[in-house]
Amino acid sequence: MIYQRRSLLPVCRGVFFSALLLALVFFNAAIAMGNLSQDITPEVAEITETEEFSVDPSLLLLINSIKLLDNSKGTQSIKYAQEHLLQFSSPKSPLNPAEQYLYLLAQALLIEKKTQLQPPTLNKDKVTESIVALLAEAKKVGEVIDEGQLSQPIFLQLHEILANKYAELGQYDLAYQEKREYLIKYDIYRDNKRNAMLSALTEEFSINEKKSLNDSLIKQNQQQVQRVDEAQKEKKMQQTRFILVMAIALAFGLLFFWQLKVRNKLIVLTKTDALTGIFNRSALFEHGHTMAKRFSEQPYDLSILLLDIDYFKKINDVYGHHCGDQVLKTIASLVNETMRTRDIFARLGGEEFVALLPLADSSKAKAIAQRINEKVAQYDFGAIGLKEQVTLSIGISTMDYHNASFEDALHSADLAMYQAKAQGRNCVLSYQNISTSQERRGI
Ligand SMILES: Nc1nc2c(ncn2[C@@H]2O[C@H](COP(=O)(O)OP(=O)(O)OP(=O)(O)O)[C@@H](O)[C@H]2O)c(=O)[nH]1
Repeated sequence: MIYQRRSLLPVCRGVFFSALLLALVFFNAAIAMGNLSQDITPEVAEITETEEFSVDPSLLLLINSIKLLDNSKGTQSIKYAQEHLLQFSSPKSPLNPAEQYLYLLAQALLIEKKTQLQPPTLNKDKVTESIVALLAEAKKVGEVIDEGQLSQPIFLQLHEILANKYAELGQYDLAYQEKREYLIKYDIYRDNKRNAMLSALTEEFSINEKKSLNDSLIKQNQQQVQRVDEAQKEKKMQQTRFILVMAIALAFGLLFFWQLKVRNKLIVLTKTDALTGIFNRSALFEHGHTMAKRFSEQPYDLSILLLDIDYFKKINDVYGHHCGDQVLKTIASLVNETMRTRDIFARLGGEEFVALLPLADSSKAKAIAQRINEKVAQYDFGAIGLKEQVTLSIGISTMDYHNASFEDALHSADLAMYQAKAQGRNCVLSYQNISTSQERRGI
């Protein structure tokens, strides 16, 4: 068995190398036909054109030189490239690895292009070898260059040229390696490019998304501002309406109160004696009837005074009606001062006054009447030009079951007043103190 395995080993090795050789032959044939270079070159050229380099000026000059050589169709562009490259033959400062790499690549391309224009009659392989030497040196320099930079098409073409040159020299395994290296690096470049494009697209998408979000936010904001404006306008209108309604309500309220005031004033006027300002006859009878009714419902002390000015006609005659009016006013005021808040004091007519005294029995009423009499009798009317004293005759009546109507009670007070006049005036007389035979007149 061991013998058999040992005998199979050289056979397998032979098959493997044969297969490798076959592959190399096919690969070489493909390179020779220019199929692979045709497939890849346009793509590389395209990428090279769109590539953006953030490089220093000398590196850019080298790149331009290489591009000039890559695209050269005549001697002119080769001449330009050559002139550019002359600047790097004796540089002021030492070249960095990337510059060295491109400089060597450009030198190789220059020889290549020159050879293409003027093919050498002898030693073609020597020229190819010199190109290979330059590119091999560049490749060595490239060992310290970043992989990402080396995978850029402008750097990458070194492998392709080198593969072609090795193939021209019949070194197919080296050509194959270069081509492989080229493809591996090109894959890296393509992946990097794709990732960069992808991230650019993602960024653009996110920018667009943010823009549209921003637009919609601006729109929302505008709508909100509009809504706030409308709400403020509506609020202002509501305020205006409210103010208007309030103003109208206030006007109506004022009108209502004014009318009420006028009405009350009118009511007061209809109940007031125009000359003296105290209750008039109508108000007197109204209050009298109310008090009498209350008395009939639940009897209580209620007295009536009837006051008459003595010899008033004489005052009018001697001092005139104006003076008479002043006397009437003064007496009304003097008597009103002595009234309690619950009492009613009114002018019955002419020079006659009536006082309704609730919660005053006959003796209390008499005391009030005498106080009034004394007050008026002692008053000095000199201020209104009257030299004589003015006196009153007062009749008193107190309500009882026989004398239950206001008219009856007033009549009784009138009878008593008349008797007071008869007894010489300036005195107070109660109805109880006069005999019925003395009654003579009705009201
Ligand atoms: N100035 C004035 N006089 C009035 C008013 N009302 C009535 N008189 C007068 O009062 C007088 C009343 O006179 P009489 O009824 O005779 O009574 P008297 O002169 O007071 O006599 P005795 O009552 O008997 O003391 C009349 O001359 C009326 O013209 C008034 O409002 N103003």
